[in-house]
Amino acid sequence: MGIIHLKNVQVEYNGFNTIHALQDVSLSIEKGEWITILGPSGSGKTTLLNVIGGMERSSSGEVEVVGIQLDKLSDDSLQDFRREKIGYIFQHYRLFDQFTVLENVMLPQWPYMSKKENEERATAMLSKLHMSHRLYHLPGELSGGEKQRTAIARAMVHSPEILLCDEPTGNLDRENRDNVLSCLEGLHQEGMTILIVTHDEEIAKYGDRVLFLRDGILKERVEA
Ligand SMILES: Nc1ncnc2c1ncn2[C@@H]1O[C@H](COP(=O)(O)OP(=O)(O)OP(=O)(O)O)[C@@H](O)[C@H]1O
Repeated sequence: MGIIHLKNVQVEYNGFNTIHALQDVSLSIEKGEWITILGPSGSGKTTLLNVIGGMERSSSGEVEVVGIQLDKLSDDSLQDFRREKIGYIFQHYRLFDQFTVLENVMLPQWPYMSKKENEERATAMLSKLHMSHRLYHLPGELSGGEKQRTAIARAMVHSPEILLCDEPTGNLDRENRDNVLSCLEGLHQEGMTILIVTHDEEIAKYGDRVLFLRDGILKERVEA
């Protein structure tokens, strides 16, 4: 059984019309794999990441991540799962503008780690991502690539089991994009399991396996 295992997962949003954001999605990902899921806007990419990361519950089907059946967890346990096991990076970085790079990376672990350990880990992770020269800068003073590397450091500082990336290079020019992808490659070589969702076909060149999402349906290839 893989580190991520989905069986017949459905997500429906019931509003004026029922939207089937994920339809009968089954997926197995091994520990240490880098999977890229390509899909156009509205195809269900964020929904899929949110279900795997415990940010959202499926309407039906089985979701098992790092051996934990997420459908069976209480809200509190789901929150603990998310905090301990998952690293998540967003397209728009979501950094706090009033805090330095180092503080941004330390913030999520503030209540759960001693200040000393938190600072040591954050500094080490930022150094690994070639951000040592920017520890005391504010996000407004960074390039897009540096912002995303800060966000990666924040997602990795608690040593998650899986790194989930939602359009991680969406706002970046080629140079910054290659730079962020090579940071992800470094983490992958160390054994990190990485799942990227994107509409950017260039990213499919990286990683071990590409899957395609269309209208909430996951496929191994797309018909021409
Ligand atoms: N909370 C919600 N309530 C109702 N509908 C939703 C909700 N979240 C997402 N949807 C709908 O579900 C579908 C899938 O959305 P999702 O955000 O997963 O797509 P996406 O592929 O990530 O899109 P994008 O690339 O534009 O971010 C869309 O039709 C969207 O409008």
